[in-house]
Amino acid sequence: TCTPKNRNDALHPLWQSPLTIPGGTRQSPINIQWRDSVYDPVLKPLKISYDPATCLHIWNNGYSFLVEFDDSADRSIIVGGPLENQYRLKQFHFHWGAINEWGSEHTVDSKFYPAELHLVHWNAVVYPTFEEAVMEGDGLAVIGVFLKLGAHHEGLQTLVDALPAIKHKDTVIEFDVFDPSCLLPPCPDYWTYAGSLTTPPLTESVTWIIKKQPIEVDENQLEAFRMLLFTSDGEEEKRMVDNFRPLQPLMNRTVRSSFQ
Ligand SMILES: COc1cccc(CN2CCc3cc(OS(N)(=O)=O)c(OC)cc3C2)c1
Ligand SMILES: [Zn+2]
Repeated sequence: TCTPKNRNDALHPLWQSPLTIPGGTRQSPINIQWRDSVYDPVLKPLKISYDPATCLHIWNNGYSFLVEFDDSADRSIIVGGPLENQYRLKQFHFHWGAINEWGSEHTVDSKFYPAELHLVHWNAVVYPTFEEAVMEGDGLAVIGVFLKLGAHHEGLQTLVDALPAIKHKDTVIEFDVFDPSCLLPPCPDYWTYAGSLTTPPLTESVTWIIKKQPIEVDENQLEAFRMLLFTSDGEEEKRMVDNFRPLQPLMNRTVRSSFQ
């Protein structure tokens, strides 16, 4: 078997694209070493205001399932925290594992969670389109929320009930009212650092805001994620699991915390 001369040339099994960005200095995900994070008293509370009516549809893009929002106006936005501008919600999606031992993209003190929610926002104050914001250092802001095994999550169940209808890659269904705020933990504490998308185009355009407190979901809800397929209808079935990118080097970055 032809193995790459070094891991840098390895192709990611999921995307057949390079696993690393040549010259990347702020790649994601990373391990968050709690004791190395630096409390920054200048960090403001993150202000989140989502309009549930901006929800459009839920679809299986062959890598995760995404809930997309109407981002043609400032109706679902976040502001404050580490952000200079307000950012518009574009979509949210999850990453998860085949078993509960792993699945999150970020880790805290090298601990994996079974899944991780990403709410992707873009800087519509500075950039005309999401596509352009994806290419700029201050273009995106992604809120990361860890999922841990525990109690049934009422808000998540609405999403789980829709998954059988988008089992295959490139299937989509209408999803006209959903408030993603119900997926956020009550605790305001977060870590923040400068990073990248964890899926192609892997651009170094993301201000990451990782919530300290996980939300609890139950085993049936995690299993529902695992019955999705990477593959289209008619192809040999491949279960959609382990859709997370490997940890990336911290390099010359500091993770800041909003809490002491
Ligand atoms: C210029 O490249 C693009 C322009 C417009 C849309 C896209 C696709 N979009 C990019 C951001 C993104 C980011 C995603 O995950 S993540 N972990 O936030 O990097 C993702 O996970 C399923 C999907 C997408 C899809 C790429
Ligand atoms: Zn993601």
